[in-house]
Amino acid sequence: MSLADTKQTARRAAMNRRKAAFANASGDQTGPLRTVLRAYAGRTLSGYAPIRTEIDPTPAMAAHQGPVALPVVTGEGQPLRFRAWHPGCTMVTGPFGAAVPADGQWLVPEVLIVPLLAFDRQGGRLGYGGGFYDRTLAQLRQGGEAVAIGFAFGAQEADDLPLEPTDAPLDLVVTERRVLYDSR
Ligand SMILES: Nc1nc2c(c(=O)[nH]1)N(C=O)[C@@H](CNc1ccc(C(=O)N[C@@H](CCC(=O)O)C(=O)O)cc1)CN2
Ligand SMILES: Nc1ncnc2c1ncn2[C@@H]1O[C@H](COP(=O)(O)OP(=O)(O)OP(=O)(O)O)[C@@H](O)[C@H]1O
Repeated sequence: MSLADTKQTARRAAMNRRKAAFANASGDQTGPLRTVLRAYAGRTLSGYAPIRTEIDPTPAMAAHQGPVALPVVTGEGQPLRFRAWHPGCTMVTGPFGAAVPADGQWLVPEVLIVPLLAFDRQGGRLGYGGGFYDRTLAQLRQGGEAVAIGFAFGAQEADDLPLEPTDAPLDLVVTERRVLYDSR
């Protein structure tokens, strides 16, 4: 099997585990994430508007002391851009179905809450296959520091993730229960 096929198989398995975890979850899942983010008060934070069965980071975004932004896809093969967000701001549906702010300032995040399908305890991450976060983290890290916090249900852990050199590593992995990986 090619690496691309192996990744697809891993994505499908992770999607099913995430779906089950989502169905069993209720209420605010961001306790440990908020604890981590307190160290970054004043820094520009990127979150995400959850789609399908992604764990919801919104309460942590709303609690953040400092600018918050959401990712915007500007084109295939392009890094993400980030638009200022605040609770209740006007949103539109972006490409791939995630909500994005209708207007507002473009920001460069210093800390990112990164959505994912599967993670490992070494900071490995499997996304949807667009390479958006890989490109974005590579670009941000070229320009300085960017802290990538993978946020997921514990059930999304995998211990044999198919990874390639362009897969940008996570600096931390945080679940609904605890910090599972921290390279800082
Ligand atoms: N909430 C959220 N917002 C996000 C992302 C994300 O993963 N989650 N993105 C992260 O990049 C960007 C949007 N990119 C996306 C790229 C593909 C798909 C997607 O749904 N892909 C299909 C095909 C996947 C496959 O066949 O492997 C799918 O999952 O059905 C979703 C978002 C920016 N915003
Ligand atoms: N820094 C980069 N520069 C150019 N191409 C890249 C870069 N990172 C990833 N890619 C390409 O993007 C494509 C998708 O990558 P991959 O399968 O790793 O996506 P993913 O990590 O699952 O998705 P995402 O990051 O959007 O959640 C691959 O063809 C990969 O080579």
